[in-house]
Amino acid sequence: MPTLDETLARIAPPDTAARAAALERQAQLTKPAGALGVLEDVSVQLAGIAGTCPPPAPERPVVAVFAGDHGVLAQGVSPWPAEVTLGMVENFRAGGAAVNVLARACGAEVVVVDVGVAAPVAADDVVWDRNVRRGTADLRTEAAMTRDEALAALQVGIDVATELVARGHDLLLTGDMGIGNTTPAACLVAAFTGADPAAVTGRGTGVDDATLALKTRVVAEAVRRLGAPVADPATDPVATLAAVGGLEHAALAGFVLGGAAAGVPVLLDGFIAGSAALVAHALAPAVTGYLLAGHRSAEFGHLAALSHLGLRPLVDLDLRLGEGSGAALAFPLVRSAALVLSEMATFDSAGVARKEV
Ligand SMILES: O=C(O)c1ccc[n+]([C@@H]2O[C@H](COP(=O)([O-])O)[C@@H](O)[C@H]2O)c1
Ligand SMILES: Cc1cc2nc[nH]c2cc1C
Repeated sequence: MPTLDETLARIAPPDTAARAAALERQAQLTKPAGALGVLEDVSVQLAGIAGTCPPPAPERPVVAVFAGDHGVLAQGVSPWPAEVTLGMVENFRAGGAAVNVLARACGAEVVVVDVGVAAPVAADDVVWDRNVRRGTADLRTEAAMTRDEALAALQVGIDVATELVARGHDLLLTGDMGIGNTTPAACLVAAFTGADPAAVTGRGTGVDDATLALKTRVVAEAVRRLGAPVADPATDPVATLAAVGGLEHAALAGFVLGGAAAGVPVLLDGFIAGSAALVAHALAPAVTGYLLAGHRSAEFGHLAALSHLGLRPLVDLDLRLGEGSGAALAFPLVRSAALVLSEMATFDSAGVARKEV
């Protein structure tokens, strides 16, 4: 498996000639220029990633759901108990969670990766045991994890992406499960975008006003603590990740990097995925060429992450679930974008008259 350094070195911007060819082809297709809107942009991006026009339409999508627990839950930042993380892992295994339904609907496989669940998890073909640590420490009072643990979790994500691409998957969808994980996600978004913690801390699974105020204070304190050891998150992204992130955030960052290094598009889910992508972007700015934002989460702060990354969400349905649900819903749009380039007739092939000039 490639190391982090090898992975970072392999991430090159997508192919400009294939992008240009896709733009040129879009102009020949039987529709007014730009009439397929964002779908056209996605098709151009897929051509650049594939290095060929038209790009192959993705046929074998897979959602990797990274699961972890969070010491900061002790602060009362979520109304749900940590056991729900393990309970949902079992639900994913049994095929009964929302992401299982949405993945079946779009023909995607689901794998679940225990990178940081607090309780032991049985491993099988669906649930992979890559546990680095049984939950993070409380990021309000100390670093969430050590640098070595953050690096190990990043490597888990790289390994999972590499393995799934080796198995023939041609589109990687991000998923996450971790009670409390919107708190580290808000910390990462605040740290990497410079946004005010109050502007990026949201209600997660649905906290009340008092809990939101507490959660915002926790995020603000954790981000303030970053000041001394890591003045600029962009100069040492791994230190920032270790201080205020989560194990699934770290693995997701590695997953994104691993997909990009393998030349495969990565379809991001919501707020947790966006926060992890900020870490990946700080490590390898060219990674954004491989990223598609599946949806805009209702979680406050997701847009700050997406605008920092220059990504436009494909779907906006007020979802705030995580698991990969928004990415799975967006998959048919991504596939359709590729098919448009390969299957639509051109004005010449269909004999349709062009616009008069
Ligand atoms: O990814 C999102 O956009 C998202 C927004 C809100 C909640 N979640 C999910 O809800 C859980 C975290 O919420 P919380 O309130 O416990 O921090 C975790 O399992 C996430 O997958 C996910
Ligand atoms: C039930 C439940 C399911 C979830 N899926 C993702 N995050 C979740 C949080 C809860 C609480």
